[in-house]
Amino acid sequence: MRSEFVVPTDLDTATRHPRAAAPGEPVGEHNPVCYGCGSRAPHGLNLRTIAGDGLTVWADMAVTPWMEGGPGVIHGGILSTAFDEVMGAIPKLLGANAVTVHLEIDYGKPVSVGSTVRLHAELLGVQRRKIFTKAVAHLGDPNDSLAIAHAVFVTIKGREHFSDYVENSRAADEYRPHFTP
Ligand SMILES: CCCCCCCCCC(=O)SCCNC(=O)CCNC(=O)[C@H](O)C(C)(C)COP(=O)(O)OP(=O)(O)OC[C@H]1O[C@@H](n2cnc3c(N)ncnc32)[C@H](O)[C@@H]1OP(=O)(O)O
Repeated sequence: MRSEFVVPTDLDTATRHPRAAAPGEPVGEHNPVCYGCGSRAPHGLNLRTIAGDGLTVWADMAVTPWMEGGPGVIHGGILSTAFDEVMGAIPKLLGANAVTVHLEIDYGKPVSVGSTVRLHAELLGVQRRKIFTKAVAHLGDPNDSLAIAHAVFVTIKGREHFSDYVENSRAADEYRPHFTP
């Protein structure tokens, strides 16, 4: 499948954080009301991302009728959200808080409503605060991809980054004590 994303040739390697989820364990939601991974997001994707070997993660997503874009196939924006979420678990394996600054998707084949898509993401490398990731969506054979994604995440200080917004969260009551100086 074709992708024109240019991966820098001078990326550094990184190591798994000692307290990161072990292979086979869920990486865990970063926010209980997150649209992508939150267990308390009734209209969300409720993705459960699992740590893989090395610096990889994966998640399965059942493509349900409400995800439809073209007749009988998934909306590209939903797939893009799922990619963002799954690749967003990679910084957690590094023990970092990070947000997406760049997300690029190459769609190779339509994805049928009723199918279950596996999203598999890996670390490509790091460069200062930037974390480069790649992910593939497939139906069981990673070499037969439906879509490929690349994303760049940048590490942040969580409290500083979200302090102006946390009162807008549906979970503001739970966050407030952690944001009070
Ligand atoms: C607590 C964990 C929470 C996890 C949430 C995960 C949720 C799922 C993922 C998401 O959807 S996150 C939501 C969407 N993303 C955002 O809202 C991020 C909005 N962007 C920002 O707030 C700022 O750009 C950010 C704080 C991330 C960075 O601004 P800074 O002023 O701190 O850093 P700077 O602009 O100097 O950029 C740092 C590096 O990133 C690079 N960079 C910035 N934007 C880029 C871009 N668009 N593409 C590639 N590189 C980029 C920038 O060139 C630089 O590289 P170098 O080290 O090489 O100089």
